[in-house]
Amino acid sequence: MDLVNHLEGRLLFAVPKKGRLLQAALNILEGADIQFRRENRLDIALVKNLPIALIFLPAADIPTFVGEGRVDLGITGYDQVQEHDAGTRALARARRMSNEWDPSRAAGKPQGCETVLDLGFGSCRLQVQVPAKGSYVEGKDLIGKNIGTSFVHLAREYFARLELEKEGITDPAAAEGRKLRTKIIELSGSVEAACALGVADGIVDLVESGETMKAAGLKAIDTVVETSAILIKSKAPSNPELVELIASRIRGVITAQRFVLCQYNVPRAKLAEATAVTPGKRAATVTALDEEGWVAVSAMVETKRIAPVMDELVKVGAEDILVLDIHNTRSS
Ligand SMILES: Nc1ncnc2c1ncn2[C@@H]1O[C@H](COP(=O)(O)OP(=O)(O)OP(=O)(O)O)[C@@H](O)[C@H]1O
Ligand SMILES: O=P(O)(O)OC[C@H]1O[C@H](OP(=O)(O)OP(=O)(O)O)[C@H](O)[C@@H]1O
Repeated sequence: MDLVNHLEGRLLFAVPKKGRLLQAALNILEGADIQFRRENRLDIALVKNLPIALIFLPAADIPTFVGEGRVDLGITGYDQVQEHDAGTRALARARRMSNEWDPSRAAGKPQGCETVLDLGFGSCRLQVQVPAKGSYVEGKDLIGKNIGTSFVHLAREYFARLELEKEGITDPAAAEGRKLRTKIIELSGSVEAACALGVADGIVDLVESGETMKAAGLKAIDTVVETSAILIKSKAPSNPELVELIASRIRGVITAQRFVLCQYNVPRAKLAEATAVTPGKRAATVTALDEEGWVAVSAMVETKRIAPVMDELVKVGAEDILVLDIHNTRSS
């Protein structure tokens, strides 16, 4: 089937085609009941139960497709959106410098993407890293040096800011035309090897566990961006109601993943103490028990806090404590 000719009337939703965000993104789609079958090697999949087509793209390209309004929704890293936006600013600056016409200012579809919600996975930091045994201790020590990175626009903005600070330049007009002294070297992967191989004095790269950086003999000296996966939408989506429906479903999946349902019985005399431990999202649900003087409580608790919460409940005198996974949820 020629899928490209079946996109008419469908909301286009970009999903990372590989890498760290792929599996978690697919889990979100499944939780939101977005049903599809992706044919081998095809980057487009039609959703069976909704007028949506999924477009599988590199995470780094998704902000471009969504920002230009070619695709309505996307899942990617906040770092990728920031890098794309920094690239757009650089292009606009270059055009201003050469007095060239800037198409993004032309009337028509509004450009750029908007963050709909944080998806709560893919958390890491874009950091400035240097040899652990070297003499660099802060970002400005790298001014004028060679920097290896895949995030060239963010790295340029970071060092441009440091250079302006160092030189005491505050006039925006003087800043605009200034040439960067620091040399930004674009690398597409294995950036951590650049220092050891003499290509760079420092790097700007993502750090999650810190294992890669440690193994490469590097240490972080500054953070450029804290990132996690986000849902983004175009500023002019083709079907805003469907965008809102999908966002609401995904919000429900995320909330369900973040919380568990905690149920327990507690003497009525201890109810206030117990609900102080489990106040719930809005309020705890309290129901009478057949047994005189006891009540049953159920409340949503953040998954990462559940162990200490259970410890506290036992201390308060709660009994029969149960913790249940939440499959899905919908709330405002
Ligand atoms: N440890 C990590 N390293 C890199 N990216 C991470 C990490 N953890 C989460 N991410 C997120 O995943 C996004 C995509 O990174 P990933 O390297 O998996 O993409 P990719 O499409 O396979 O790119 P590449 O081919 O350049 O490696 C990052 O921009 C970031 O938001
Ligand atoms: O802090 P950590 O948990 O060790 O993760 C960070 C590493 O993971 C990423 O590389 P990736 O494995 O995606 O390969 P790449 O270097 O080819 O981009 C990133 O660029 C770091 O090198």
